[in-house]
Amino acid sequence: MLRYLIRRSRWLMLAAMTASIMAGFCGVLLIVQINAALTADADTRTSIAWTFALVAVGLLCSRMASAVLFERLGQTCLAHLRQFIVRRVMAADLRRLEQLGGPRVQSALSEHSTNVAQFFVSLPVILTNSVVVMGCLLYMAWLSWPIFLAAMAVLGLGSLGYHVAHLRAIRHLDGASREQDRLFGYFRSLTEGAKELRLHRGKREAFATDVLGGSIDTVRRLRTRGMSLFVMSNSWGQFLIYAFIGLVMFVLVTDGAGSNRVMTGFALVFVYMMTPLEGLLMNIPRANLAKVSAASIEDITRDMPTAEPATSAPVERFERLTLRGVTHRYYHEQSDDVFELGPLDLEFRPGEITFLVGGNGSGKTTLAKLLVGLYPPEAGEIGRDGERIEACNRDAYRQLFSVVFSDFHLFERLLEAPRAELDAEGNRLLARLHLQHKVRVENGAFTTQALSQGQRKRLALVVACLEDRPFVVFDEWAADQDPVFKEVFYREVLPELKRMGKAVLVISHDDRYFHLADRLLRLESGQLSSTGSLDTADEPASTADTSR
Ligand SMILES: Nc1ncnc2c1ncn2[C@@H]1O[C@H](COP(=O)(O)OP(=O)(O)OP(=O)(O)O)[C@@H](O)[C@H]1O
Repeated sequence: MLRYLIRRSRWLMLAAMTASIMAGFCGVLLIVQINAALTADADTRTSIAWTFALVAVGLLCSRMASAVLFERLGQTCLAHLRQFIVRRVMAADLRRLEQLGGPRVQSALSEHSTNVAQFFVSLPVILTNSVVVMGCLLYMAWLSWPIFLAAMAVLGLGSLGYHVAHLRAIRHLDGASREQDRLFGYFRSLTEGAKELRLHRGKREAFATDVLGGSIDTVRRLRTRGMSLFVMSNSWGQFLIYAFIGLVMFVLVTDGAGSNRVMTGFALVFVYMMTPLEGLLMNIPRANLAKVSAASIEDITRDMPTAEPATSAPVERFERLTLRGVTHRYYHEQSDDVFELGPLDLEFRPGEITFLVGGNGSGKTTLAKLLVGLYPPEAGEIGRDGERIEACNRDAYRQLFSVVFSDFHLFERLLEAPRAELDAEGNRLLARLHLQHKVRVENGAFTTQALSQGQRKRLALVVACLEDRPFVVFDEWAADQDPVFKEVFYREVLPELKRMGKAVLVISHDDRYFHLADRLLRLESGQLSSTGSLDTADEPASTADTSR
């Protein structure tokens, strides 16, 4: 993931890295100049002053350039990353998305993406400081070889301790990241379940303390453990630096020729090196957190296609839709059982109203999702006028349908582009549904969505009518309509859609209106128990399409 992002912004990255390395290089040069000035005579000090000034300006410019470029890189990467996730999620199989759940996707788009972008803010600090530390070590090597070797030994010891702590810390951070995905789901319950929580004190307290509180606490505990391990290894690193200073000052530097220059050199280098070293040790954990978040994003998007499959032009009409031996299965891990729908053999034609009835959980919505191409069939095939529907033409096939699901979503805009006729047509439909005093269509959008559930469902019906597709599916649309509107829906809207030549599939429990259907399909535990025109409604499923 990080590699992908780096590849996408390679030039910006290169420029930012060059500026960081320049800043580090100037930093080391500055310390060399200071040490030289301390031990130089008056003449050479003047020429050193010019070099010093030049290097100081270089340091200022390169530091500024590096910080600005990396900030830009961070924001660019955050935008790329969000677009990358959004595109994959949009192209993903609906079933895969349902299995993942909204909270994980939300977590990837918010916290994980921000953590990854943070990596690019930490990177210049890591790079600049690495160059400063490396430069300082080289300067030490130039001052005294044995001391340089001792520094390398200390560095090795520090890295070993850091590596051990790092492995354990990453385990904790991984756990925290998984728990955080769950936490996002609980955050959603906090607003979506607001009514239930206010009405039931016991539930509210259990949710606040055990569920939400427990999850917040787990994230806190695991993050604290992970980050503490990093901080402890930082302290270990700092301790080694002081131990090294002591070793150099009191043991390794002996009295002798040039020892003064070596001593001041080392003192300066150490003082100068402390801040970059601390910066390095502080920013490496942030980079690790970014790695954990990048792995989470990769995990979520792994099985998702990079883009929607290249697809043919949208299908606009049909004469015959067929389902042959179509099946779909849900596996429920907790109860280790499987719900199987089908095999189904069905046929749909324009201008026909089909009612789909059956008990709760009998598979009606699943059948609708299969029919409209939201789930690819696990076995069997769906065909349109003899053409088999496969991955390459499934999106084009889906454009045949307008669906109002029972858990419908209303977007802010009605359709992709506002147009004058759309507003007029929308307002005409709103008036027919007695909503003209509540809401209007202006510039291709509803003026408000703050309506009752039944009224919002009428808005969804308006959207479906405006889409003007040849096949319309209603999943328990009338369930939350008053008796007057049930009448309007079953006796006016459906016949009008039929007159317009549209195929209509109505999932319904309203047995008062079953006689208005051209055909009644009855589902029981995933199997069609009867199908046919109303007078043949009780024929066995095997006679399904011969009833035409
Ligand atoms: N997203 C899902 N993940 C796993 N199993 C599911 C999922 N959706 C539905 N199921 C299973 O499939 C069965 C059929 O569900 P479906 O929503 O198709 O029923 P339905 O007939 O539309 O029910 P209702 O009348 O209550 O809306 C359910 O009993 C459930 O076990």
